[in-house]
This record gives sequence, C-alpha cells and structure tokens, in this order.
Amino acid sequence: MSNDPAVEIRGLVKRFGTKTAVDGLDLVVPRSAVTAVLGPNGAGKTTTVETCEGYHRPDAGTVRVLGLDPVADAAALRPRVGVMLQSGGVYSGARAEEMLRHMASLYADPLDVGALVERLGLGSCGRTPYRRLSGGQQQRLSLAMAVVGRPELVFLDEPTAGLDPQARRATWELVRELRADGVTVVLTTHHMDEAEQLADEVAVVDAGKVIAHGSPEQLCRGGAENTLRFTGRPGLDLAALLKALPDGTRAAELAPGAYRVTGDVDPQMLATVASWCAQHGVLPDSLSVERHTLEDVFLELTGKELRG
Ligand SMILES: Nc1ncnc2c1ncn2[C@@H]1O[C@H](COP(=O)(O)OP(=O)(O)OP(=O)(O)O)[C@@H](O)[C@H]1O
Repeated sequence: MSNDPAVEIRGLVKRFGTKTAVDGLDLVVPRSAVTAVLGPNGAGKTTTVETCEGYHRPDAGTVRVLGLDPVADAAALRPRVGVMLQSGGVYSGARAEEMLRHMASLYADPLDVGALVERLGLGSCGRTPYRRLSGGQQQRLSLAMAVVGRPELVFLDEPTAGLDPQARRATWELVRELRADGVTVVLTTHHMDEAEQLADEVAVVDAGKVIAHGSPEQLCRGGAENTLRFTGRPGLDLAALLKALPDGTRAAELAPGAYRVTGDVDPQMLATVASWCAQHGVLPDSLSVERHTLEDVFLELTGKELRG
C-alpha cells in the first residue's frame, strides 16, 4: 500500500466563474519525498493544493490523497494530513501556544509542543494573540500547526514567503526532518533555491497545467542548454571545432581568446573540445562547464515576461 502514490491528480480542472484556474493538470506525488510545485503567479498552484486539501471540488478529473477522495473522505484524511495555508485560517484572538496545544490535543501522538515552539523561534510570543503576531511569526505558527499531529503528508503553501533568513533555515531543517521521518511533503514556492535545496521532485505549473516534472537535476540537465567556456590563443577556427561537435552546438569568441560553446554539454563534448584543443596545440588557461540553475530552467519554461 505504501508504494501507492501519496497524491494522484488526473486531468484536474477547476474553474471560478469564467476563470479556469486549473486546466487539466496531472501530477503524481511519491511518498516519503519532498515535491515542490513551482509556477508563476496565478499558475494554479494554490488552487491545486487546496483541491487536494478538500477545499474545492474538481469540475473535472480526479484527485486522490493517500488513496482517498479529499472531499468525500475528509474525516478520514484529517488526522493523516497536515495543512499550512497561505493565509492563516486561524481564529485571530487565540494565543499562539494555546492554539498549538489545542491542535496537538486533537491527535493521538503529537509532537512535543514546547520543543516545536522553541525550534521555530516562537518561544517569546507563545502568549501573544494570533492577530498581534508578526507576519513571519504567523507563518511559523501555521507551519507548527500543520506538523504538530505527525501527519503522513503535509501541504505547505509558500512556507517561507516573507520569512527572515534564520526562520527560513529553521523551516528548511524541519522539512528535511519530516522527510527523514518518512513524511511526504508537498510545498509550493517561488524560491528556486528552496526547491533546489529541499525537493526530490519538482513540478512546474503554468496556466493550470504541469509543464515539466522531474528531479531538480533532471530538469537542469534536460530543460536547458549548458555552456562550456575556455580561454586560449585568440583567433581559433571555431567553424572547424563545430565540425567535431554535435549538430546544433554553437561556438563564439566573446573576447580575444575567450570562447563559449553552447549546446548539449556532456562528458563526450568536453572530451571532444579538449582533444581538439590538444590537436591544435592549445592549452586552455581555463575550462569550465556552467550548469543551468533551476531558475534558468524555470524562466526558459515559463517565459521571462511578467504575467497580467
Ligand atoms: N476563489 C477564486 N475566485 C476567483 N478566481 C480565483 C479564485 N482562486 C483563484 N482564482 C484565480 O485562479 C488563478 C489561479 O490562482 P492560484 O491562486 O491557484 O495561483 P497560484 O499559482 O497559487 O498563484 P500565486 O503564485 O500568485 O500564489 C488566478 O488567476 C486566480 O486569480
């Protein structure tokens, strides 16, 4: 049973009036791993996650969470799934630690509340009413509430948005520990470094669909071209070099003696360039391969223009 996916979304469509927020989205989330959902503003990430949490009924398609229907089986899922919403969902007059203790009391085997409060840096504001907490403190409290019941699966919607670097690191540590404990984590984020640091799998959502899916390494390797740079004698015959390289490779001398080769840079290409240099008596002063970052891939997939 535990080999079944934690979340299985097939052909999900969700409309709000005439607006199609999610437009035939497919996503399979493996268990005991961290899946990051990335996408431009308005791509449909929150709507998708909220549908998995049972807040919306799909207009078409199916959603299964731990093998169950998030709406029809909401009661069965509640003790097994932790949810951190993008904005509160919390009674604003309640005190931070009281709320967390109350939440913990609803579960059979909760985490130690005191320890959780300490590690998320909420110790000094435990008696503060929710509405008087800073944005970052509210955020950390929501995270604590999502994980206190030791869920099998947690949904974290932009868990580190607006957090200071210390709180961000503390959140990352907590996510890593959840994963080490076998918890499935689905998080949305606009921070590419966060996805690179935490995610086993990344799904890029655009206009209501998943347009790319894989490990950060797979996406960085497959999605974008890479670059090889070397420096050597000026005026090398790049047309001759290109003949030795796969079709579609490009080469340029950017400044006298500074060369850039762009294309599918793999170990074979590196060997070919090095041996071509050797045949021409060129000893490069430097030779480096630049891997594309997840941000490069993301921008390549979703475009560089701002969306309306
Ligand atoms: N309750 C709603 N009523 C009407 N339109 C909505 C509603 N919720 C979301 N939308 C619209 O659906 C689209 C997808 O929104 P969603 O919040 O899922 O995107 P997102 O990828 O989470 O964006 P962001 O990165 O900005 O949080 C947007 O155009 C949004 O305006």
